[in-house]
Amino acid sequence: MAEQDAATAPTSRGIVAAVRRELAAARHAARASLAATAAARAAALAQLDAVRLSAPRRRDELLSTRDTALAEARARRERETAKLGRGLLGLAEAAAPGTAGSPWASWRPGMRPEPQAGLTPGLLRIGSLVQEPAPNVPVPALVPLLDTAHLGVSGDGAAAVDALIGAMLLRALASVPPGSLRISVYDPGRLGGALAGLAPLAPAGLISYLGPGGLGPLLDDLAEQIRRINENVLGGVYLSVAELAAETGRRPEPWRVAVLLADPNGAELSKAERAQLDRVARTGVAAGVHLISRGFELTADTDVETIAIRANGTARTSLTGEIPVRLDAPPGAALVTGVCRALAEQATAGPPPVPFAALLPDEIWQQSSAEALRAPIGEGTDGRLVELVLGDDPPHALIGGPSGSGKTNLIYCWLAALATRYSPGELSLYLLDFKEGVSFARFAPGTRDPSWLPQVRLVGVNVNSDREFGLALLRHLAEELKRRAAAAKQHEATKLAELRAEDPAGAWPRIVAVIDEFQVLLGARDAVTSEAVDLLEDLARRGRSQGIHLVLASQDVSGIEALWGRSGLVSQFTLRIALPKARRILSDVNLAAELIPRCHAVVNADSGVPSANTIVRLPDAGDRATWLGLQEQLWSARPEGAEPPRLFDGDSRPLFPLLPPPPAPELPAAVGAVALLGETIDVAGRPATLRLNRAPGRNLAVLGTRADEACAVLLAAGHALGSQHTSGSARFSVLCLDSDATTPAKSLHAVLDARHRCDWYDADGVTALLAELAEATDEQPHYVFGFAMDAVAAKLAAKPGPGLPSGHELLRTVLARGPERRTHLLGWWRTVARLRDDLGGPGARFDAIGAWVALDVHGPELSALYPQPGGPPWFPRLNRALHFDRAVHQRAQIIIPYEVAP
Ligand SMILES: Nc1ncnc2c1ncn2[C@@H]1O[C@H](COP(=O)(O)OP(=O)(O)OP(=O)(O)O)[C@@H](O)[C@H]1O
Repeated sequence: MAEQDAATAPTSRGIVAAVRRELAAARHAARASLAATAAARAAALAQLDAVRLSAPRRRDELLSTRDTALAEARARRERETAKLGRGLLGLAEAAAPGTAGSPWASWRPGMRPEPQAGLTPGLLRIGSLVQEPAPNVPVPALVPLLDTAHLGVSGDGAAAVDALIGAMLLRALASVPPGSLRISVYDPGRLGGALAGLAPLAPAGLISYLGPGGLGPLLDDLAEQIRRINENVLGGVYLSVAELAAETGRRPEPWRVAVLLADPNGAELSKAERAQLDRVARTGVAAGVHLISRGFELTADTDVETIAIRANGTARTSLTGEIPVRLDAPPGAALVTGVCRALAEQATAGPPPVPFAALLPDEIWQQSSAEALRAPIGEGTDGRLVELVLGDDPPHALIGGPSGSGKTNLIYCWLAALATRYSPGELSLYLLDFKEGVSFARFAPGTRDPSWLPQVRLVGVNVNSDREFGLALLRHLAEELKRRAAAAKQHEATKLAELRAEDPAGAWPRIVAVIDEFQVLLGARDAVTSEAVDLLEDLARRGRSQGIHLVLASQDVSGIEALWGRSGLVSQFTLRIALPKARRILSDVNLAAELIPRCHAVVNADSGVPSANTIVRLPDAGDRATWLGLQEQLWSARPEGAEPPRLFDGDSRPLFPLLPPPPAPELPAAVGAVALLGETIDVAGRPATLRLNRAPGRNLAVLGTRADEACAVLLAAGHALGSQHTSGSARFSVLCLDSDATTPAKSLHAVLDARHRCDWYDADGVTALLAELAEATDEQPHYVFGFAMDAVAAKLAAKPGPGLPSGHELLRTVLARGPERRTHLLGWWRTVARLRDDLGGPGARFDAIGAWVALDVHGPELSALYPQPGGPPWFPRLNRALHFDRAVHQRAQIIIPYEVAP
């Protein structure tokens, strides 16, 4: 090994060199590595320094990013929870709208809650959820009741339970239409004391309290109600009253809530009561019958909600489950009674009526009356408008109601609905009111308002003492009936619709004559009544086919009784409208009018048969401004040339009419001029006339002591005669024989003297004038107006001398002979006896007095001046006179002296 080593071993130098080389290389490498390491270290140090420098900023940045993210997340959470809270609140408000959910703090004792949900009741608030979805977002806790559930309420203290029940009932009452929730409280333990705060509802029939022994009958009654509702109301068509209400928009049955408060010391339920309670619980909700129980187990499957009150003022409800409810503090006693009182008042007053405007059509005068007149007058119990129809059937109407029951209001409603639907070409109205007052005057032009209702042809007000005016209206209608019947015959028409079809160019409006307090017309056993009844009977029977309809209204049963004797007449009035407490308007067995409240009427189009009753709630048509606005609208639309209605006001004197221009002079000469004496009582308001021709007796005696009216008659006659003669064609003389007559006599003299020869005489000149007239031979018309002729009786009686005629004799000559020479005396005597004295005393003949006007002179006193024995039937009354003209009258007629402007 050594030899081998010696042979092959390098030299040591070489080895060393090699080692050195190696070492050098190694050293070199080490140096290089060291340098590299140093460089790396320097770089690392530099990086470290850089990191050290930037670290705090970076950390801040990271922290800030984290904070921002956290803040965003928190804000998002708050937003989401607030949104959720708001959503929950909104849901709660929608589920318990208005008074069903509003906090007690917003309630006031006298408030009249507006039911928010109408026929769909909401849930009822009892408190708020303990767990708020977000801070300060309390969510109300609600429980269902009406149309949804029964309630079982339990708790340690009965008082807390009862307070909660009372609060829920108050909310329920206030959130549905007043009167539509009826409560029965079975409270054997406290005899009604538990819910005594609701007692103000009792007078309105909204709550009743039952004591011991009341449970059985109460449950029986509820069961019977449910049975009846199922059979008669739902009738197999609807599953529940709630469904019926939703589909028809009306709720024919109230909700019934029975509050059953068990008496802890009381007896258990009997078996029958238990069974009945179960039945009601099972079937009640669909019929709107609900139970609220404290202490009775309600065993219906799904319809029972429970509330368990805990001692700490919280409760657990079946609706909120595990989430506890913080109960509201109960409302104060004053609030409960105050609200109940207001609710009872509202319920008694009934629901607000349909507004007057609802009776009016969108566009006026769009209806044809050819077949009938149809017009709504109010709202029925189902909320729809109820129409009155006048046509072939029913043709006529009777309206009845005691004073103040709303007859006038009803007539206004009806007239408004008619007058806006039917144009004047389709409808004519004649309106007569026999009671004192001016109820129809608004339809005619007045001093304050020039408008009138264009369909109205006649308005009669204050007609109470002018029964003759009622008769005049009936006569007028009878004439129209005759005219229509003749036209119908000519066109072979049997009813108005046919006549209108056959004679389209003719004017055949339907006529409605309304006579308010018509019993006054039939109020005496006399010729007026018997003629009126005959005319009414004829009009009622034949008017139906000719479009003439009678509407008779009466506050007094006596008027109806007057008709009742004439069954044929009454049976034509098939449309009956009875206001509250109206008696015998419907029929003897129909007592519906006894039961309806104010502002309601029973409408019956089948002669009062009870099954045809419709109850109507009438709007208020009394607002004058509303009416005026409506009337002005119709008035502005009136046809061109439309005449205003004739207004007859029994309380005012008619004005002397505007006279036509004087006729040709030969006319008065040929047939005699015409004196006007006053206005006749008829529909046209024609003047009463006296033709002064050459016939014997063409003089006038005005009889009676009422100077003003007597002078008015002479003045009217003088004005009319003066205006008919051309200037110079007639002579006038005014005799003023009493100072009472001086003013009117002077005014007549002045008017006549302006156009004609008119001489003035006083007591001193009268005999001379009579002597002249008695001798006169010329034939110029001469009209002598004697004011208070009887005042100079002594003077006329005196004998001027032997062989000479006395003034009386001269007077008799003038009266007897004058007319044929065209001299006419129109004189005023204060009594018939004085006229008789002037004509020759007892046994004197009155032939020379062919016409007379009697004022305060009774009928029998006029017998000598009247063809029928006993004189005319006449009871003097103020501002009315009786006029008789032997030449033209069979009977005396009543006239109203004109108001003659000087
Ligand atoms: N439907 C109603 N709504 C509101 N107020 C009404 C209604 N009906 C009548 N009234 C009011 O009742 C009062 C009496 O009514 P109305 O004058 O119509 O009774 P009436 O029976 O005609 O009485 P009278 O015969 O004494 O005149 C009036 O003040 C009227 O405004």
